Amino acid sequence: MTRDLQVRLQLPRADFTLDVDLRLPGSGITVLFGPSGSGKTSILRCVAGLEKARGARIKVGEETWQDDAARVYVPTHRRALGYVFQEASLFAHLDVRGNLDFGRKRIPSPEAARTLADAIELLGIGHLLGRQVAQLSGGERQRVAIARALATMPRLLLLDEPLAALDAARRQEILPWLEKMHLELELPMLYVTHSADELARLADHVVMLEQGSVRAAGPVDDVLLALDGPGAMGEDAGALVHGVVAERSAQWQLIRVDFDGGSLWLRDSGVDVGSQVRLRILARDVSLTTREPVDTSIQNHFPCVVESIAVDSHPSQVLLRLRCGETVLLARITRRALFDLKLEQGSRAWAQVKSVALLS
Ligand SMILES: Nc1ncnc2c1ncn2[C@@H]1O[C@H](COP(=O)(O)OP(=O)(O)OP(=O)(O)O)[C@@H](O)[C@H]1O
Repeated sequence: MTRDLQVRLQLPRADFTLDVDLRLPGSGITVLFGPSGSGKTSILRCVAGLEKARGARIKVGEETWQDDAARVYVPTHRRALGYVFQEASLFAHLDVRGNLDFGRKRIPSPEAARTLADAIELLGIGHLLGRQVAQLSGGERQRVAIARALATMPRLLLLDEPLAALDAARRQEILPWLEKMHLELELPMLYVTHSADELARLADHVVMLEQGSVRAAGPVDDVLLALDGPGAMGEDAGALVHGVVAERSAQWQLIRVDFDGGSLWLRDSGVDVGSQVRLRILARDVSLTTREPVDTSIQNHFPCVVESIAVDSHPSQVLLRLRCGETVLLARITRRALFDLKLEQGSRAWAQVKSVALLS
């Protein structure tokens, strides 16, 4: 039995025809990423049946929601999906519990009650049930909207820039809830964003869109490292590194993360020694030297091999793929530095890492 999602559709838009043919994993988060107007929301709307694409085949596991060749079209209200919008669309005249009950299946069942209780627990909104919507912060409102979507027992959750209407502090507050949901639910999610940070933190799988076409699609690590892909990430091009917290230095308030290929010291945020973590290292924060650096304030450095070199979005710069053990990093340097250091494919060098973000 397949659990995959299949999304094949064509839809004329003002400036182009959206044309995608995707097979996506039936669990985890698939991020639809791309510039404004590239067709991300249109895909969600077609999957939800809010717009009718042509030549479409939309399947969630064994369930067919649309198959034009077989003349199948399941209307929106019969598609088992949850839809979370940029602005939480809660009913202002109901309290939180009223909003949660509204979204539920009409026929009460023990399973539906359990699902609602689980959603309340998962999103940490138990203490908010008696509150009026006007008394909620933007982040709380969005958590209620997500719980309401989960309470309908969807087969697929669609999230359209759920954090975009929140300020940076609120976004940081709600991200851990999304990460928890990601960890604890089997439910597949299609998540639209243009935030590279959300992509790095949440995506298992990425679809990069440009003008209605798929520019790249695949597991997040691969898509971020494909040198013809990072162009779309612009200043946010970078790699994800998987490692383990190996040591804590109380004296310097640092932790050491070991990964296959080296180790990095970073700010101690209280993560336990032994924890598996993901780090994000932006290409612009990686520089190269041909000899082991000494007397530098950049203490994180390790040997690497230049695996490939690609032109970057600006002709003065290049993007390099660096192999450090089993780990791959990206570095953005000037073309002149590449020339001066005589770096080419296969060159041995030292990667210096100026800044690292700990994701989880
Ligand atoms: N009903 C419509 N008919 C024709 N064109 C449309 C319609 N709705 C949106 N468009 C156009 O289709 C293109 C894709 O829009 P869409 O909202 O899917 O993009 P998006 O990637 O989600 O953008 P954003 O990140 O800004 O939300 C845009 O150029 C938009 O102007």
